[in-house]
Amino acid sequence: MNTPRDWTDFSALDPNSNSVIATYFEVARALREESRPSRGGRKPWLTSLAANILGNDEAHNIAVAWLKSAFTASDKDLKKAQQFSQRLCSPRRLDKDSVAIFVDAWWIFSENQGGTLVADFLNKKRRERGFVDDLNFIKQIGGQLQDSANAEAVNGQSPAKRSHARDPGPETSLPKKTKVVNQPSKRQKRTSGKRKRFLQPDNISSTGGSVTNALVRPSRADIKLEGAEPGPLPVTTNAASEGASIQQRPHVLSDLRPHLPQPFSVGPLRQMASVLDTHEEVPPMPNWIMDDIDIEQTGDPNAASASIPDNALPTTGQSAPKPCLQIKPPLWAVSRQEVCESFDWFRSYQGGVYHANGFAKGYLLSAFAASRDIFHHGGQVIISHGGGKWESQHMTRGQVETHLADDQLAQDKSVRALIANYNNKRPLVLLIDDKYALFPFNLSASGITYAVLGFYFISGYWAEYQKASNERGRVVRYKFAFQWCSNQGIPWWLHPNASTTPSTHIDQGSIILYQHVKQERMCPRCQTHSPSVYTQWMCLKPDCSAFWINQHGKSPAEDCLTYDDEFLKLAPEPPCPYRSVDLIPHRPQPRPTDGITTDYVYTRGWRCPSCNRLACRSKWEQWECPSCGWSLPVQGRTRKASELRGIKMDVGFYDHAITNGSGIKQGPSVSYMSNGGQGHYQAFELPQQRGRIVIIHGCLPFGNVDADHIFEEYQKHASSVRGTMLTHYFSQNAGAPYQYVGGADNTIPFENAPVVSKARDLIQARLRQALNIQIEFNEVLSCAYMCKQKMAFHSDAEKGLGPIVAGLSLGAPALMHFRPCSRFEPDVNKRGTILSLILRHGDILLMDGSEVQQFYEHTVVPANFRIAATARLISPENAMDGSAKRAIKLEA
Ligand SMILES: O=C(O)CCC(=O)C(=O)O
Repeated sequence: MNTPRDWTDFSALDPNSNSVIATYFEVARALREESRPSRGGRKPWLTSLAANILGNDEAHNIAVAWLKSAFTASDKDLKKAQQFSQRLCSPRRLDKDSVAIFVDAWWIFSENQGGTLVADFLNKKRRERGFVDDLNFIKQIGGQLQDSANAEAVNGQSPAKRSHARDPGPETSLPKKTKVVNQPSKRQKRTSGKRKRFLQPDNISSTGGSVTNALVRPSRADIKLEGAEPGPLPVTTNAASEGASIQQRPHVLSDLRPHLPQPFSVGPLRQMASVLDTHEEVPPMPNWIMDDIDIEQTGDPNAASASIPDNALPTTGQSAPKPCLQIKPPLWAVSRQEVCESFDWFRSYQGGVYHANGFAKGYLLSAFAASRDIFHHGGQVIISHGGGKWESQHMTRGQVETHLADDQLAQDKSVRALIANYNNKRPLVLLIDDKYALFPFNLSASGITYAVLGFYFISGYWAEYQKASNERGRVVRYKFAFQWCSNQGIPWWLHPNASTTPSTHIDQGSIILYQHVKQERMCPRCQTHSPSVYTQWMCLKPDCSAFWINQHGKSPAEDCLTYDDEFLKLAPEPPCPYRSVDLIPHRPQPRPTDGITTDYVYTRGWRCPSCNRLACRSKWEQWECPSCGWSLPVQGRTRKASELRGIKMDVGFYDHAITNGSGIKQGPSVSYMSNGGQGHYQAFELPQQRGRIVIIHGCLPFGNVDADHIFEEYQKHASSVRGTMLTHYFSQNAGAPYQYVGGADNTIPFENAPVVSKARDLIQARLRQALNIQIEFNEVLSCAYMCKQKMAFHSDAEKGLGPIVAGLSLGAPALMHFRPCSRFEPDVNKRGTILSLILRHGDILLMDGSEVQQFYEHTVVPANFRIAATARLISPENAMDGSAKRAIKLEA
């Protein structure tokens, strides 16, 4: 086989070879050539890549990435290829995305190489996976390369229909906004050196008879830049060399747009996906799909709507099972905690609407779809109720209470925020969970619980009555119509890679006409306007006496309302200030120059760059994806107590404040001796002999040396001693199981945590020295608070806890407040703080007496990075009783 000097020249390869891998060897050799010093300096990674490809069966995926970059000539693809190459050269294993690239590249490759090689390869793969029948890929691939008239023979469809899907044909048949590239773009003109060569027509030539086409795919960036009229691509002008039969056609946007599904015609990419379906390793969407969404202005909303049944209905009961997603959404998660800790657009642990500063930022579509909620135009128009006030059950003092559904009001926080978005034309982010019945794919089958759809603006809102099981039999619900912000390109779930299931085709021609102003009518009774949402107009203002009354003077029957077609058309869009990239969580610098990785941002989760999962930062030492194991080490320095302990507390007292009328008796400041020096303590007696709170200050001048060491050691060993993360808050339990942290499963023995033992020893020594209390604690909960984290009010009233709880404070100072428990003072306004203390580095806080926990609760608010080790004596029955739960809340 000849070695092509220019590895974009695939025509020089042996077209009869039945081993496609050989092609990659050629690519690899060319890559090696590229890495020669004479070509602009030795690139070691390229050299080792070449070596890898030659010696590693899997490595040809990388070559494919290069192939892709050659054909798209886009900087982005080039960068991807480099990234993947670098990854391969590192000891990490090849990730799944490379497989997806492989698929994608095959598609491109097939368009250039004709059918034989691709068909052989695909069928070989099929046979390896147990298929007995070979598919006629050649025909399909050939079909793609034919013009639309010839294509009819391939799948029996009318040329007109096919051409709509694959090749828009002459200019007149293109949707208005479609742009056509026929000139080298500014970007192309600017490109020099190796990249430039990819674009040169001379590189595409044909010497072998089986080469049926040679196309250079313009980059997506070029498509965006260029607005030229259709015409022959310059690259094709010289392509028909040496007698090869090369067909030329203008490149139009739809070529780069994902293939639209056709009932009986499946492009090679889809074929490939279905072939791979049979294999466990379903290729995920390449990572750059998110980037594609950013840059790809299809200008053709038809493309977006074609793959999903219009106005998909909930799949309940007998309905057909939903197809599985073949891709990973650009942002997805398994738990709500992951979403809230990683995704700034939705940080609501409970409600369905996340709002901040009076505006909704995120909206979760979940179960409880109200009547007439819809997912229309493939999800580009979604109508949903405003959330909140459904029938719910609450636990109040041990009793389950059912709260009946109630009317939503325009003043309700969530509704008000959504209306503010509408009035200010401010987009928000829609998310779905696996209980949202209207999404046409089965999320849970892919292990996905939450997925981010993207930015939407609110194109309308109104109120209506909804059936409910309350005494009136109905409630007022605010409904919101959300419309996809089209600057994001095609919604990801409409990408043809998303599903292997061809689905209903919707009328593509009409969508452009959908841009229209929503009709409204004035209510003769209240003189305000309501949109014409349904075929029968009604006043949709709940304050009006004519609310929800039709022209017959009646409330419409629940099931006989039909949306007005006009209303469902896409509304004119306000400008969207966000791009898809704004959805991606910011990742803090893993190696900050000052070495400080204890700031709040380091508590946030991340989006795994490999599989797009939103994941918590559950490990001290790194962000790690629980799905694919991808990790990003956090390389900070150990912080010294000296840099934190001096932080001033902005409060009006030096060490403590007792609220007037609390009944607390303050004891004198008493000194005590320890090996390192002298310390002092102060006790606060609670009223009615409910116990005492004592603060034992660290010893000066040298007594805090122990605490200094422990603080540093905690940080050094955090990765090895940490247990399972509870929230975005590093905590770990040692010794006896503590139900609050999940019992035995999340507890490690003291032997495995020497630093925790040291903390326990120091606490015990101080109790002995200062208060003459001899105690051997059998449990220590260690918590690391990053900057801005705090522990909300709670009490340590778990069954089996001994009466003495003592905690060592390390690092930054913290404020600790005590207040009466709700049980004794249900009115939260009367439950003010009775005692506040400043806990400083080396201090030990003792809560002495079980009633301290029964009658009071406490909160801790550190001023910056702080570690606390709280020691308890837990009886064995507590270890056995898995039901006990402490009502503790960790907050940031
Ligand atoms: O951070 C602290 O010092 C207190 C921790 C605490 O309240 C607890 O573990 O229950």
